Amino acid sequence: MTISNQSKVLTTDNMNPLIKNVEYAVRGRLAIRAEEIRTDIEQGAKYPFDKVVNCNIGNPQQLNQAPITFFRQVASLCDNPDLLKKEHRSLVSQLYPTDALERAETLLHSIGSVGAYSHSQGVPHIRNTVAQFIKERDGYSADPNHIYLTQGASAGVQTLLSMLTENEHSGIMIPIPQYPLYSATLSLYGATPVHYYLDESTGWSLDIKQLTQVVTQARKQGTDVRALVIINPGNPTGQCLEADNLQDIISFCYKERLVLLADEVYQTNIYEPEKRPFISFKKALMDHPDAEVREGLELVSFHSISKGMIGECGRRGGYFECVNLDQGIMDQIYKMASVSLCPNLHGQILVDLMCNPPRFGEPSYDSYTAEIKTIYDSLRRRSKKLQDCFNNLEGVSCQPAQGAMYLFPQVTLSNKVVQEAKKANIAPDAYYSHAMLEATGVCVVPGSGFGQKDNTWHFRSTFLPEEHLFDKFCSDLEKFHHQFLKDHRD
Ligand SMILES: Cc1ncc(COP(=O)(O)O)c(CN[C@@H]2CONC2=O)c1O
Repeated sequence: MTISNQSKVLTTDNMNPLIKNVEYAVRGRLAIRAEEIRTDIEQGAKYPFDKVVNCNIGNPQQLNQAPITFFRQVASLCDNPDLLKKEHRSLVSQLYPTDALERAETLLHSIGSVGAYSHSQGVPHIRNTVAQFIKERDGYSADPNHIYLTQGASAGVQTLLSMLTENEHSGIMIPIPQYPLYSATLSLYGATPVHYYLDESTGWSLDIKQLTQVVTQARKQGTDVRALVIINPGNPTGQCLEADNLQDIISFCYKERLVLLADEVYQTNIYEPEKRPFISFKKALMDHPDAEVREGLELVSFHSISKGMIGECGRRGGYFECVNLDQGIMDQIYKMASVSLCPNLHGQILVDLMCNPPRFGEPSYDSYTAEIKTIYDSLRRRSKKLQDCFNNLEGVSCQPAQGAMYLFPQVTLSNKVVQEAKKANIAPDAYYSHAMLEATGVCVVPGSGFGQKDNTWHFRSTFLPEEHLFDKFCSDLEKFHHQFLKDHRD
């Protein structure tokens, strides 16, 4: 018998069943179909549009957002240290500002080579930078030994969810709608997601009374609820929590003996700073009036280089800060970080730059702040433009994006759509999103991929397409929606 006729050793019948349960809609069926169309177009196939627009993922540089010049200057010098040699200085200093040269030298002095493994928690110098950033942001110190640099925030989140999962009864409270890293990871570990619902009618606000009802009910049903996940600003919903909400959540977690996981990767994507400034859970905890809570609540906060105005998603950088965790747990986290040896150095360097950008008076300060402001102002305009576009569509209502990079409009779909979707064995909002992709090339994510209240349908779109293309982007969506409703009237 030739090898090719033998049955496979590994098949989907005998693989890890937990992996089969994992779903991640941000790069699910719709995104896969979008890639097929992109390949088709590259090979000359004709579609009613000339390119695919990926609005399914918060990946700014995929949609031509420029990287921050100073960050790339330092990163390129760290990658090619020969450029720092004295014999090249007269030529190189014509291309690189002195503060970029100095920052690269400082980083390489602490890193050695970007090709070498670093400390498993991340380069100590960079963790000191993160601690200083946290102190300047919150007004409270941070311990570099309680900070872990990670392969994006995703890796940090998965580490903590893994630590929290003792068995299938281990319950983690996650928001609905939620960013599916959480539901996917809990499926992978076999833990129990405990859903709490954000209220769309009040701008996706979070109701403490509901949290209490949810945790009480889950525990009655035998779930060992042990953590609460908060995404602030929210993904896909974009809401920003107010100060008293943060305090209530902290008191709730302490009272209900829950570890608080604060996903704060969009902390600089704040579009109504005068109304809803970003307040970290670290600051809120340190501001809490009760010392017992301040010293007792176990908090882990996550940040990333993928968001903000930086968008360095592909370099895979981020960190998490642990507060009040048991020393034995800290030792276990360190052990697991060691198993993965270390986070990549390109991501670590970007964390240093994100947390310690050029300061006032330094040569790159003006250009850096101008680049950041240009990106910020454009994101703010685009979020409003797209929200207005959605709200002008028949049967669509869209809350504003107070933060993050997404809008999550609710779309009213006819019974005909519901029936057609059932025939296609997909959710009605997935049916709508597929039709949008095939008609316009715009790839969004169905609301069913994030969770939503029963009998409501949504989709999530980023507002990342380049601003000069926005008028056409919005008019294409309007045309599609009008025709879709016409074709699917009851
Ligand atoms: C709330 C939230 N947490 C963590 C992450 C992970 O980020 P990194 O691992 O890149 O640091 C993302 C990424 N946002 C995904 C990716 O793009 N669109 C999304 O919804 C996110 O939205």
